[in-house]
Amino acid sequence: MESITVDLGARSYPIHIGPGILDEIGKILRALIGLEKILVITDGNVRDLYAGRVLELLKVAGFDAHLAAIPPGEPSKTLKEAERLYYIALDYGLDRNSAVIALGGGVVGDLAGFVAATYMRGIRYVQVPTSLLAQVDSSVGGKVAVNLESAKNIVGAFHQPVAVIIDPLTLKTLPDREFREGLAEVIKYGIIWDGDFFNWLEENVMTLRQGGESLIYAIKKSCAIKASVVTLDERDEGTRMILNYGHTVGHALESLVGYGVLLHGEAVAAGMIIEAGIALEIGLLERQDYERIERILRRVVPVEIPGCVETGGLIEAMACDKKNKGGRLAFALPEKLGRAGVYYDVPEREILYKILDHFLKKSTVP
Ligand SMILES: NC(=O)c1ccc[n+]([C@@H]2O[C@H](COP(=O)([O-])OP(=O)(O)OC[C@H]3O[C@@H](n4cnc5c(N)ncnc54)[C@H](O)[C@@H]3O)[C@@H](O)[C@H]2O)c1
Ligand SMILES: O=C(O)C(=O)C[C@@H](O)[C@H](O)[C@H](O)COP(=O)(O)O
Ligand SMILES: [Zn+2]
Repeated sequence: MESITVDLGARSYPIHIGPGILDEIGKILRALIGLEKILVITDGNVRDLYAGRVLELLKVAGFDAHLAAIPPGEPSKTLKEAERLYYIALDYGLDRNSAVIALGGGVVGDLAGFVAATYMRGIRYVQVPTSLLAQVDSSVGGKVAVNLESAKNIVGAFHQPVAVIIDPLTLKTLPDREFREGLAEVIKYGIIWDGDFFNWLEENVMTLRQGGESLIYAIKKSCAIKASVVTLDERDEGTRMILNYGHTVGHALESLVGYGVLLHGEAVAAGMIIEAGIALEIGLLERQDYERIERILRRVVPVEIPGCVETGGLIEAMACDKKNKGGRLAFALPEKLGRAGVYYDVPEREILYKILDHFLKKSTVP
């Protein structure tokens, strides 16, 4: 087992990573002081695969543990589902000496974290991510949220977990499509933060599905980069916004086509190609770097956008983005491989319409 610390003073916490570490969950949680009851929140798929084992391990470690499952997928990330979980928590007697465990992908993590952030004005929670996307991204950093129909992640909080427990062996049961969408966020780190990691991914990304040391390296590297960024800017006021590369377009696409039609990583992959196209068009990014970004993303994840999406609607949907200021759209754009910045005032007619129109018609940028 290896541990990375997210260094946030009193809110610091460890990310434990190791194959088979799920079996240690009881022991790890025992180290958390004063913990009595635990509500394990999961989804229907992960419940059938892992929840029995987790509940048993918690009981053996002396916890009073209870399970609540949500329907799998993005449509569950709602206030309605959060409300249902509050009632389950209340009926079970969850109090401020209790904790929530988010056992599942990013949907479970964001929703369970939101419930933990708001129930009794905030109780502790532990992230136990089981999808690749959740292991490399959503379980770390404390962004928790639910969606409104027209705006992704628009109701939420910053609420850091007390620990993250990552067992890469759980990825053996993850379907191929969900594995690939997770790779999009892994590649994002190479583009925005670490050019050497990007180079490594160009060589190794297609081998990661086989598991083993390369996959563990990619998970650790991703968590270490995310931990560094979050440590610099916990509340998304500056540096952290670069983690949103691909998301101005990606989130707009997800809400526009209907939650769950495109997986988050698929929408973000398309968003990263389009936003790299914007960076190219405004002279921020060299064409050679643009081409490498496009090539690796296309190898890994489908970036086809449903035909119903048109440019005007997409730009309108981007108006809900949380990075925007005073009505000005914001984009986290790559400047070169391994570096990104946040940009406002991308000329709407000349650049934005041009790139989006071209992409939606031809699935590429000019
Ligand atoms: N908070 C953050 O910082 C952050 C970062 C990135 C993404 N997100 C959010 O994460 C969500 C996407 O996460 P996701 O892609 O994990 O989606 P998800 O939670 O829907 O999981 C994808 C699918 O994989 C299944 N699954 C999960 N683990 C499995 C396993 N080990 N074996 C078999 N099936 C398994 C799930 O049941 C689901 O059907 C989005 O809502 C996105 O907005 C949040
Ligand atoms: O942790 C962050 O910060 C990120 O931006 C990571 C993203 O991959 C993630 O999708 C996040 O949920 C987006 O945050 P939001 O603030 O745009 O809702
Ligand atoms: Zn994301």
